[in-house]
Amino acid sequence: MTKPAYKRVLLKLSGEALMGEDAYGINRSTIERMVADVAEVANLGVELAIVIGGGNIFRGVAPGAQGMDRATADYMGMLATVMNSLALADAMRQVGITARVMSAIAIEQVVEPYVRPKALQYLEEGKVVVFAAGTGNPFFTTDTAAALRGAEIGAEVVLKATKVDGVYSADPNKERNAVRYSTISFDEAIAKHLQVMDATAFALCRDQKLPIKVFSIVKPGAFKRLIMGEDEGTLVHV
Ligand SMILES: Nc1ncnc2c1ncn2[C@@H]1O[C@H](COP(=O)(O)OP(=O)(O)OP(=O)(O)O)[C@@H](O)[C@H]1O
Ligand SMILES: O=c1ccn([C@@H]2O[C@H](COP(=O)(O)O)[C@@H](O)[C@H]2O)c(=O)[nH]1
Repeated sequence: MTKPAYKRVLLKLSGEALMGEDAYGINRSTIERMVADVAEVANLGVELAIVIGGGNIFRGVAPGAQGMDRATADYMGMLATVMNSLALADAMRQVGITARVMSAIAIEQVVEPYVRPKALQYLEEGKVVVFAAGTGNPFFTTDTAAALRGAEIGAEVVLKATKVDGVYSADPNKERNAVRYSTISFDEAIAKHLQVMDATAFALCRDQKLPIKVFSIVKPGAFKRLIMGEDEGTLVHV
């Protein structure tokens, strides 16, 4: 049997994709399907760390957040990612995958704090580590948290699993004629202001020479194919 192309990866899961067809929140069959994809890869022996976004929950509270101080709203967004992380870890537990949630914000009664050596230990033990609460700082995103944690744990690649199947010349949900790149450099993605990931995340990965692959979490089997080195999504490179 062919071996996985990677030993340790950082998977950025879209919070918005967790809604499925719902208006907000966590759609049960969607999270179960995502976790089945994750379990398939974890069972290959790939060391897997995950950062999950918060758009599915934060979107639901957004009307109430109108006019709020930006930093306060951002802390609410980070707490939304803690809820998603707990739901994800529990869904993994239900299919026999051991996961540990580590939070960048101290809420010790709920999840353990992020401590880098402990995270590395869990990965070496074959546990899936879910990094919650983003970077712990307002004015950032979970894309940047994925780049940051990916660099910290020595991941070989950041895999951005989202609702589209790669990086396009424009937002494919708005521009019908957008063309998908199979590869693109960080500098070109930043210069062209491609919004699939924020520029801070792109710049951090570029500086750390940490490649990113953007792929569809909606497409069945795409995550495993990518891990096996098959052609999936868009590679963003130095
Ligand atoms: N050039 C582009 N190529 C591909 N997608 C793009 C581009 N520009 C904008 N997008 C949009 O970016 C979205 C993915 O990024 P976004 O940060 O919004 O979501 P996410 O990270 O999947 O969700 P969350 O923030 O909840 O984790 C895509 O669904 C797509 O509509
Ligand atoms: O490091 C971070 C990460 C996230 N936030 C806030 O949380 C929401 C949800 O994250 P998404 O990446 O958009 O899914 C984000 O909009 C920020 O408000 C943060 O402040 N710092």
